[in-house]
Amino acid sequence: MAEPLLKVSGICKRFQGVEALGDIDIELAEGTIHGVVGPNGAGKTTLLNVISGYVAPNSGSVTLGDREITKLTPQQRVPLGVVRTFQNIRLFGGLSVVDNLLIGQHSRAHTGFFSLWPLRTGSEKRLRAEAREALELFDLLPYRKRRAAELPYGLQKQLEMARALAARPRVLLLDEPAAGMTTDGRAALVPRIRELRDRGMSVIVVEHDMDVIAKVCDHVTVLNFGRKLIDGAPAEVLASDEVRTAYLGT
Ligand SMILES: Nc1ncnc2c1ncn2[C@@H]1O[C@H](COP(=O)(O)OP(=O)(O)OP(=O)(O)O)[C@@H](O)[C@H]1O
Repeated sequence: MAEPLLKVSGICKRFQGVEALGDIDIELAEGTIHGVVGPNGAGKTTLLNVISGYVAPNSGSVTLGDREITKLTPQQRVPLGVVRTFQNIRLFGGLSVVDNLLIGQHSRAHTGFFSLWPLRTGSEKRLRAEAREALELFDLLPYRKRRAAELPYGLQKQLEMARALAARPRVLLLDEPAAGMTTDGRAALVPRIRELRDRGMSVIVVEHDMDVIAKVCDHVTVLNFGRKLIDGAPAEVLASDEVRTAYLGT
């Protein structure tokens, strides 16, 4: 089997005596979508925080390709291709939709934000073209000049994903992309996440909506009380007795 693109090995994280993660191993194969599910407090967001660098683990390692990134800051991980969205949207509300995207690209390109204007060079034009492509994928082109804060919640979530996409990640981490979305928004999410994979991205998605998980994921890991309960193909994992017990207590 090919080496995984991202490898999480033996991660432990405690918060004041609470074991949020205990000895977690996860392997993300290149070009796949890996779901992480589990009841509230299972450790899912902490895992994304460890992979993206917002939380330092007590032990264990995170490796991207052949490079260990465990001790890098989030800002150092973005140019390497590890990009995330947040459970609570983090946009620049006062800036336009398109400017939010250009900031996402800047975080990758390590250029000054305002150096993107005016469009002088080929690379600046390319960034604009990539931003447009991300807006198109998320149906945001008609809103490109609107202030991000004026968009309804569902579109703000789409903008967060478009911004992450514009940073051209190798590994995209999505924290509850369906939360707070309408039924239509959730339905639209499924082909969009697949499209990200089809464009060569590898995705880890934390999500409570099992329908979304079953439809998009190639592989699913279930966490419970900070431990890995089971992992495997979505159909078998979601139908397993362990998962029923963890969720329903039956
Ligand atoms: N910064 C923190 N300080 C203290 N405890 C924390 C902190 N972050 C997480 N925890 C605790 O770690 C455990 C795992 O939390 P985490 O948010 O990772 O779970 P989760 O699976 O993402 O939950 P949810 O589905 O509700 O978002 C919980 O007991 C939580 O209270």
